[in-house]
Amino acid sequence: MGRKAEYSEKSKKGPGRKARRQGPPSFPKKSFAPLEDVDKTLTHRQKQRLAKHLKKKTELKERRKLFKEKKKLNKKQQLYQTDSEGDEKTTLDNGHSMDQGENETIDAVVKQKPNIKKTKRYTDDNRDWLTPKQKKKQQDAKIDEEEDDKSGSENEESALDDPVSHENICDEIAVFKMGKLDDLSDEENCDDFEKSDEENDNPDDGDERDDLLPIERDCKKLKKREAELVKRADEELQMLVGQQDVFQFAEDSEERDLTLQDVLQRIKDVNLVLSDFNKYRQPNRSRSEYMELLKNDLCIYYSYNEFLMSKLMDIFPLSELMEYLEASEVARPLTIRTNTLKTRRRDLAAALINRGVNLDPLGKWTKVGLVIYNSQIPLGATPEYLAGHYIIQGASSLLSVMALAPQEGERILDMCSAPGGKGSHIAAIMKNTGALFANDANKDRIKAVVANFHRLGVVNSVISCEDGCNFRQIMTGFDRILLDAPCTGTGVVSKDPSVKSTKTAVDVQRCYNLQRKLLLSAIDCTDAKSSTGGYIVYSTCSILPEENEWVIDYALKKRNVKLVPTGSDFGVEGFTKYRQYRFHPSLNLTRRYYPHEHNMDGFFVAKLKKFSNTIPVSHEVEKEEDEHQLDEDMTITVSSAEHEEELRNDKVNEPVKIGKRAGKPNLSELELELKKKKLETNKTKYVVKVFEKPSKTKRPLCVQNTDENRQELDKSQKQKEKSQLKPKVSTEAVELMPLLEGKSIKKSNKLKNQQKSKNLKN
Ligand SMILES: C[S@@+](CC[C@H](N)C(=O)[O-])C[C@H]1O[C@@H](n2cnc3c(N)ncnc32)[C@H](O)[C@@H]1O
Repeated sequence: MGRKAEYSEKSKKGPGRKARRQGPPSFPKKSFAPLEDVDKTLTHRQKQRLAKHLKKKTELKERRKLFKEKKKLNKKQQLYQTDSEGDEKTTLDNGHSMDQGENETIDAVVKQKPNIKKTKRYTDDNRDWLTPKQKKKQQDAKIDEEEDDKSGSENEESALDDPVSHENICDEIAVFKMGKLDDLSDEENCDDFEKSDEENDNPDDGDERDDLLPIERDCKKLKKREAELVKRADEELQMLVGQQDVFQFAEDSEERDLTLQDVLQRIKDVNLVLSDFNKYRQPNRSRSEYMELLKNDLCIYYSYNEFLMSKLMDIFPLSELMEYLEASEVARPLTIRTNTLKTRRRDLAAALINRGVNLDPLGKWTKVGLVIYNSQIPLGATPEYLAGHYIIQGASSLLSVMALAPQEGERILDMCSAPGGKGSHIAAIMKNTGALFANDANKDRIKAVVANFHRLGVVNSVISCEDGCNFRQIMTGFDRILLDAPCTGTGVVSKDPSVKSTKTAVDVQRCYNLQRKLLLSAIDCTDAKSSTGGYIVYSTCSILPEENEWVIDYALKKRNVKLVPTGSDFGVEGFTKYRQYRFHPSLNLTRRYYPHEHNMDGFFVAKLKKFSNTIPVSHEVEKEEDEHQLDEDMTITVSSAEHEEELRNDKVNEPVKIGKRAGKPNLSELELELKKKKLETNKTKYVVKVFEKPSKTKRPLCVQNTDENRQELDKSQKQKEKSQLKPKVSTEAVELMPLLEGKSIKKSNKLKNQQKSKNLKN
């Protein structure tokens, strides 16, 4: 179609006007012309300086030449030494061979340079010449000293003039200034190590060494030196420890005048003893005595109560425990989360930097976190904060939402939502689509959820204030559920130091019960058939296994769920073994985060996948019992004083009972007595009962594993078994029993009421 253009014949165009070569510039005035052709009229002083400069230049050249020649000569001498002595070429006076040419150069050097001493060759008279370099150096130094004494200040001047000696001085200065770097190439200093290198090195290493670059060789040398130094330091430490007095238990009188410094020293000492117990122990003292002492000291020094400290000692090995305790004394870095519903992290960072905030991205694992190093303005009052561009949130808080991995358009429940940090993160990932149900049982705290959601622009949420344990009766069929459970907060002691001294076994037990109930409820609310989800994420800011692995292990037994990876590529695996207990092996898929390892609050995350909506049949009967049990456990955590008060009120005021409680009979004194007794027994029972054995273990739980305790518990167990075989209950108690036991109460109420009405009639 059409004509074809023929480009090949096109003639080449010549250079354009601008590309043509131009001639040299012509200067209209003489003053602009280059100075080359102009006769320089130098002043007398300038001429003198020029002459001096030229003279120096030539001198320097000559000296350099001389130095090079000398170097060459030295090299050849070294080569010559390694060669066989029988090689005869030109023999010098001292019997060593050398080329004629070289001889001449030596002579030339010697003639030209009177300062350089004529090198003595090896004879039997001067065999010290071959002594190790160190000795040689010392000898040289001696000779130098003597010569220095003789020549005094004259030599100093000549040394400065002499390029060789000048360079030597420069070298020495360099050695002084940069000890470490120069050590690398300072062969004399390396002698010892080189020797050991040679001894240790395989013969094959020779080839490898040849292949290495000088810097690599130096690096290798340095590493070996370091290893050697560490070894020596260890040996020295061992020696010192050996010489030092081994720690002895203090007398009572000494105990009273202890300062905090003494306590710290004792902690260190006891740690040392425990690190090699057989070596450093006092023969009459057992390990448990040392452990007890250490626990008490740690409690004093770090202000923990004994209960929590013994829990921590169960979780961490000693060296790690010290790191954990130290890290927990320091506040974690302040972190914020970008609200991607309103801005991007880059823009937020730029805006905050403009306001004088010093920040950085939190880590590679998050795209929304920023860590704040320092800020000239309060971060809770910046225009960006008020506009909802970010929320102040701990780094660990991001982990549970990331594990949940919410999807757009899903139906998600945040069961314990207040104050809404994680909930708003979920909404942001969902991009305000689908439906987010944010629930919390605490009326006051729920206000914070409302406020935060408003500020952050969350619009896909329904906020409710219900007990999470009953949520399955309100709504089910969620694609995903986050259960950030209420806990003792043992992972956030740096934020709330009161945790260290206030948390007790009762608190742990209360949390454990609630957590189990909430988790079962969360599982029941999840739809196993969800096309996108069917996941439950359980998290706490506690590091106690009772609130974490124990709870998950319980859920694995009670519902059709399995553990799946959380998706986090860091964090420590959850426990599958803890003291004498064994958990489901898949608990290694859960993740623990520690302040001393991850520089964030102590945290636990587990992700469960629900694979069936049915509740296991074998567990159906147990379920009711179980929940009844959990309810009972919950009640006994109320203090006995409160109960006594309650009982008294029951008796005196006899309040009108409504709802479930209506129709409950009034209690006689005997009944009260019995109830009290039951409460008492329950009080001791909970410890054993609640932390039920996760697997086939016979030891009682949550009781100090001492011999005394074991014996006592064995006894009580035997008694229990006996009493089960032959129940010894008084007749009154038999009568009253139905009153105090669950379902039969109704029947007994009827009987009682009938009796009452009879009495009234009479
Ligand atoms: C660890 S906080 C949750 C923090 C929240 N997920 C966040 O990131 O902002 C635990 C919450 O559980 C709530 N809670 C306690 N018992 C509850 C229950 N039975 N049902 C629902 N929420 C409960 C507490 O009020 C508390 O706000």
